[in-house]
Amino acid sequence: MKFIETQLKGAFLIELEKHIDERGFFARTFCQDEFAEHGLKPIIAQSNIAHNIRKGTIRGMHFQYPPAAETKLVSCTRGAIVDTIVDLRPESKTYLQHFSVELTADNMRALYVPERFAHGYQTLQDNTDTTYQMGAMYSPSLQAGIKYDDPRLGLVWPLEPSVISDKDQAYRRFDEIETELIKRMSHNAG
Ligand SMILES: Cc1cn([C@H]2C[C@H](O)[C@@H](COP(=O)(O)OP(=O)(O)O[C@H]3O[C@@H](C)C(=O)[C@@H](O)[C@H]3O)O2)c(=O)[nH]c1=O
Repeated sequence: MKFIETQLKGAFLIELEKHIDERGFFARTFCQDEFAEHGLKPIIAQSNIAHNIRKGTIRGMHFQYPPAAETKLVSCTRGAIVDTIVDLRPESKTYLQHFSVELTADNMRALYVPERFAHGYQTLQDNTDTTYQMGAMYSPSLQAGIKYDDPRLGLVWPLEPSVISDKDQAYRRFDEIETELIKRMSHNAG
């Protein structure tokens, strides 16, 4: 695996190192030791798949508050997405900055999302599947989100949004939750 750190400290783009032969290739997609060596949390508590019927679908921007703050290792196994993360660590030099990358079934790249980041994506094709491994358990009572088009985040979505869940549409503006978020996301919270 090739670990490429993004401009958001601790968030990594992971590329495959392919062992190619006449059958095709073999590549590792997760390794406890390599993750730990690069400072990534080497734990998979849950692994999930999401199927998206329509191009333009947006899911996000989601996170869990401590003590259920979760890492995510996101990849796209069918179709293509633009994956986006936002740094919500109040003590971070890049607080509120975002990073976006295209993950596709063809490029097989994965994005490692640290704890205390918001995460979301938009599908670029019909019938797109994402799979992601979480470093902590799903915790509905600590799950929260920010509206995908909140001006404070300044996210640019490549396509006109086509499908968004009622839950994601209903998330409050960042300005309304920032005080609470800073308190609950501070390094020693939880
Ligand atoms: C995320 C999740 C959902 N669910 C259930 C709750 C609900 O009935 C149904 C759909 O849930 P949601 O609408 O929250 O699914 P979705 O909008 O796909 O949520 C996901 O979005 C992306 C962007 C992420 O970053 C993920 O961590 C996760 O928050 O699945 C679980 O049982 N376990 C889980 O881990």
